[in-house]
Amino acid sequence: MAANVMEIYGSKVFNEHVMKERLPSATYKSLKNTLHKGAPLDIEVANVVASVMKRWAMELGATHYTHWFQPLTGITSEKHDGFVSPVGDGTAIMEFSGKELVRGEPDASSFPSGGLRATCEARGYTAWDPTSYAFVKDDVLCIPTAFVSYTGEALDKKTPLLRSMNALSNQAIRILKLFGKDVDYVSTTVGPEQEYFLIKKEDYEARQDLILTGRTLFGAPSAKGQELEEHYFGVIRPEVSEFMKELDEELWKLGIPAKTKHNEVAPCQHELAPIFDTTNVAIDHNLLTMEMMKKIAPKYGLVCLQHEKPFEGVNGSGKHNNWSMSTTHENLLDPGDTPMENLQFLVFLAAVIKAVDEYADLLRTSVATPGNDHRLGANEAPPAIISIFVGEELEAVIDAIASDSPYAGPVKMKMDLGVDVLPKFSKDTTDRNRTSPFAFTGNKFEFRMPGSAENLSDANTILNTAVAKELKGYADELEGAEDFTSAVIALVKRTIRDHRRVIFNGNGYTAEWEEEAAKRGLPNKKNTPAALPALIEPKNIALMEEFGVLTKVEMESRYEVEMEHYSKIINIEALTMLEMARKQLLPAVNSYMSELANTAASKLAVSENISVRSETKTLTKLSADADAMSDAVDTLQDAVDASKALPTEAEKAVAFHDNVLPAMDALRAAADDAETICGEDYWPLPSYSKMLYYV
Ligand SMILES: NC(=O)CC[C@H](N)C(=O)O
Repeated sequence: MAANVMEIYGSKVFNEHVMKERLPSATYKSLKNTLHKGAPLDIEVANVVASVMKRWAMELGATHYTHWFQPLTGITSEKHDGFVSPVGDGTAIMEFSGKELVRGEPDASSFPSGGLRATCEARGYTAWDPTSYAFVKDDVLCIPTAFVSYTGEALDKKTPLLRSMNALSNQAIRILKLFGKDVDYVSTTVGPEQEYFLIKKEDYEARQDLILTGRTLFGAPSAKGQELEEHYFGVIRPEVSEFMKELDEELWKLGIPAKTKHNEVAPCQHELAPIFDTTNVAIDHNLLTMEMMKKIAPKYGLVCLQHEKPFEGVNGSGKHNNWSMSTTHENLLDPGDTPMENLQFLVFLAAVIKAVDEYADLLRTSVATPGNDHRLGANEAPPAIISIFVGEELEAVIDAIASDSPYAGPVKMKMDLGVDVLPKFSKDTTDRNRTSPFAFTGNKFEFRMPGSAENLSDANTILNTAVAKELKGYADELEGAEDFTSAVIALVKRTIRDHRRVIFNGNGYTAEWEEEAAKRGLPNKKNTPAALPALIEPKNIALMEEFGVLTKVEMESRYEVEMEHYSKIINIEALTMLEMARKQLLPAVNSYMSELANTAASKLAVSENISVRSETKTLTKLSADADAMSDAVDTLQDAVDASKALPTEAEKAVAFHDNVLPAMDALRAAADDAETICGEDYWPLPSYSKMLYYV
């Protein structure tokens, strides 16, 4: 029976409703000040909150608590501590203090830190992020926290994100003030669309590549791919539908506003999209969503694959980041209805355009992962070139502004840009452009580059900080302006003229665009090792330092961590391929060849006149594949060994990309060809058609 949604929604969350109901009113008031105005939390208040929170969590069955955080692995971490505390007479009480709520000291020395730990103290601590509500999961009270070193360096994904949100808020408040609006805080919001695959558990378990790397490293294409386009929005098959129902319910209990679900383009591919939320909360929720998907799928005989490219030849999975900025009652990327609202919108729009153009290289680093390299630029997701889609109408508006010419919009209104009549345009004519990395969709931007497995913190940290930088420049300029309106128009005009190159409404998948983008001077870093050096570009370090989001040392450490991560992933993939080729695939090919040879020999033993043409043909092809596989195994092993021996993380990553990946491709090509020839009973891996269509 379907759950009573209103009853279960948020039932496992220590949200404002629970706080209001259970906390003494003075405590609730000071906690609200912390939540909404960033005021520091008093330890007395924390003690009261902790005690109430513990009681509430115990009522839901919790016996432990954990500081739930996001180290540089990007995934979440938790270490469970019991509330239980023996009192010395053989009995125990359940304890949880304010100190334990606001601060934890995980022995976190084994997380990646990119050399930060060598220079700083070895241990870090976790600090409560009260703006993301605590929740109960698996009988554990989970407290969302940031993770920092004792000397203050960020060791996680959340700390810089929170800093960037404040940076943007501070500058956006200044701009709004100039428009006569007095606001306390401007939040950035995100609605992350999560794509994923569901395949049968038995198929997953039969493939070492899926188990160890999350993607298929071998596999000849299925006779049927996604060309009939019948999966997208198609009828959801029963076990997947049951999975989705349970997932929704579990997410709703955690206060996660899961809203839409549907089949995606590739066979076995699906998507879940929640309603947008404040960025840090939306990201916490997205990580929980990913965890729940993985946990719930096996109950239905399924496994959830969140890799960006589990199957070659069909679409991969993204995590589109629908981003905006808003006050408690106004979305700043909504064009509005009046000329003055239009003008305010244009200022924020201009800031985003300038930010994306000036920091495209940095933004590109946020989506640079070995998995996402398979997706970007593969004509199924945006290219590696960052450009902005604004839609025809908005483009006409900004072109009119930039060229001082009249704007003839759908309402056929003339405008005189010099004075007080401003362009009037509606927001609903924007169409969608799936090929664009950064698309305006009426009242928000959809950053389509992030991959399905990513933690969206990096992307949003960079986006927020870059936009904060441009808003700061604007505020500095406008605060001193004599005539505000004409100063704003001049500023918008200048921005559009200087950054027009980043706007592109056409098809981002074409070769022409790649050429055109090169002419425009837009960066096009096609793979992770090529993209990551932007993290240590002086202009990008300067940006992060200016807003106190990340220091030079923190940026350098992140660069090291990401480069090392890249090599580690490709290394695991290469070793997995070697093992599968040596232990599974070559023996399979040899068995089948032996069967064929025996058949031919037996036939010839009966009579030399019997044809063995078929056996001979097949044997010849298969033998060539086996030789190619065997040679490719040697080449791949050498490439791995040579890459590992290089002295720096950067050199290793480049070598893994330049030398190991092509060797992997060669091994796969030979093996996939053998798969198409080898007898089905001999091939040890479930085929693409079995995994994607026999469902
Ligand atoms: N329908 C879609 O939006 C497909 C998106 C595509 N799967 C991606 O990786 O981004």
